[in-house]
Amino acid sequence: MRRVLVAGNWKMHKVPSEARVWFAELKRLLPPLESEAAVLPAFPILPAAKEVLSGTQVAYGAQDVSSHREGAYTGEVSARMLKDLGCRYAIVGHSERRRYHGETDALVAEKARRLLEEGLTPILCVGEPLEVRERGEAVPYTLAQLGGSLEGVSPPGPEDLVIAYEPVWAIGTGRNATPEDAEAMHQALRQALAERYGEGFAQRVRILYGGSVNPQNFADLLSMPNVDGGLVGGASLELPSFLALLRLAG
Ligand SMILES: O=C[C@H](O)COP(=O)(O)O
Repeated sequence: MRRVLVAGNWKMHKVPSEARVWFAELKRLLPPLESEAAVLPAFPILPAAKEVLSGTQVAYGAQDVSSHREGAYTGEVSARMLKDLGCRYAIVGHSERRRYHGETDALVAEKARRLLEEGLTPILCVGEPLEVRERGEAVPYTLAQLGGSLEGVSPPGPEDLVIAYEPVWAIGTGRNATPEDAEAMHQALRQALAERYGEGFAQRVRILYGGSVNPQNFADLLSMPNVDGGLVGGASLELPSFLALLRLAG
């Protein structure tokens, strides 16, 4: 019912020439997939993604987008530019953007709206820092973040939005959430989505888990009924581990 998505967030790794070789190798080695694969490289790599991955089973997208549509906004990249480059997805609200660039829920919602206006699918990230989990407040904290980040966001259908639960303490640490903790959070997120968009929508929207996903832990995470794939950082950079994740996703 919900097609598993394995999305590789490359963050600020690889240069365009390295990425071009990687994409060509991926194309050569890609097994037939029932799940969906996507790569999310840095902006300067997107033209290479378009050139090599267009027409393949592998979607691609960006890690961020401007909240502005067009104009005198030095350094910004618009949703329309991403659309022109053939992107299907863009991440919004990654914890690294929230933390290092002061992005608020309101700004994240604005960015999600810009993407939807251009027919792109936001991969909207939420998740709690360690001290919040230790206080036992992970669920209300993350649900509040979800609510604020979806303010005024009206996806036409459930395929037009992806949520990623990424506990901050699990990102790049080698310490992933247990499948049970991830499942409990995903259930709570789906319930909140049902309240906002209706039960039918919530049952079809994909909720990814992110945070130290690797080929050793992915199958257990995926076995949870409400975990619909992974937003993968480190383990998406090397082709063998990305391919291993795709094989586990089926
Ligand atoms: O967007 C991806 C996440 O931040 C996870 O990164 P990681 O797999 O390196 O922990």
